[in-house]
Amino acid sequence: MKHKIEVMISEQTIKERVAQLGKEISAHYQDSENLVMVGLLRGSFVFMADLARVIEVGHSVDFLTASSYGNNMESSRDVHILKDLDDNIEGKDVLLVEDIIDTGNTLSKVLQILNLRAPNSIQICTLLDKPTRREQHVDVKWVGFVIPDEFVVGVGIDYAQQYRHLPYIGKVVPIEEDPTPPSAD
Ligand SMILES: O=P(O)(O)OC[C@H]1O[C@H](OP(=O)(O)OP(=O)(O)O)[C@H](O)[C@@H]1O
Ligand code: HPA
Repeated sequence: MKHKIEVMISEQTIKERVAQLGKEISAHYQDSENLVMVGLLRGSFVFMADLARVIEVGHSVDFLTASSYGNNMESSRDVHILKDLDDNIEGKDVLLVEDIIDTGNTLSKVLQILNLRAPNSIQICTLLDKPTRREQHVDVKWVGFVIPDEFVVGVGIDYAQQYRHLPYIGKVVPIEEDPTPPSAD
């Protein structure tokens, strides 16, 4: 599909919001001695790195890969764990870090799996939330930005594995192909 990217949330706005989230999360976990940030790959890698650097409470980091979209714009609803955590989370305070919550299928499956491992607590922080698309309810403690139902990219989020490097959130806008063939004269 031919498309262009339009800026939806600027780099500066994201930076300021991440700093606020860092303060709120640090206050929440100020007494925790076993905080682990768990990033869902691949999308969360940029937000995870930004957030980890503004959380003032000591913590470890771990990553899990669960994929449902593949290279498509539609969720397959068939969420697979492709790479599990490296460490045990029993008794730990888990902060699950997501780039975007859309249908909620990915996180609800991941939560089901992680809750079976007896963590002390699990909370979710997502950079973006598209609540109008929700199919599965998930309790989200911290949301960077609530966005409308648009397909977005940037800050780790992809379209067909592209655009993850963009420092802003952009919206994917289809470009109409011209149906008229070029004239012969
Ligand atoms: O709420 P949902 O409808 O489940 O959608 C959200 C998930 O979709 C994206 O992952 P994707 O499967 O595209 O993999 P990625 O992280 O590698 O981009 C995104 O990173 C979230 O994990
Ligand atoms: O808007 C989106 N963009 C990219 N990946 C996604 N996965 C769920 N929603 C989105």
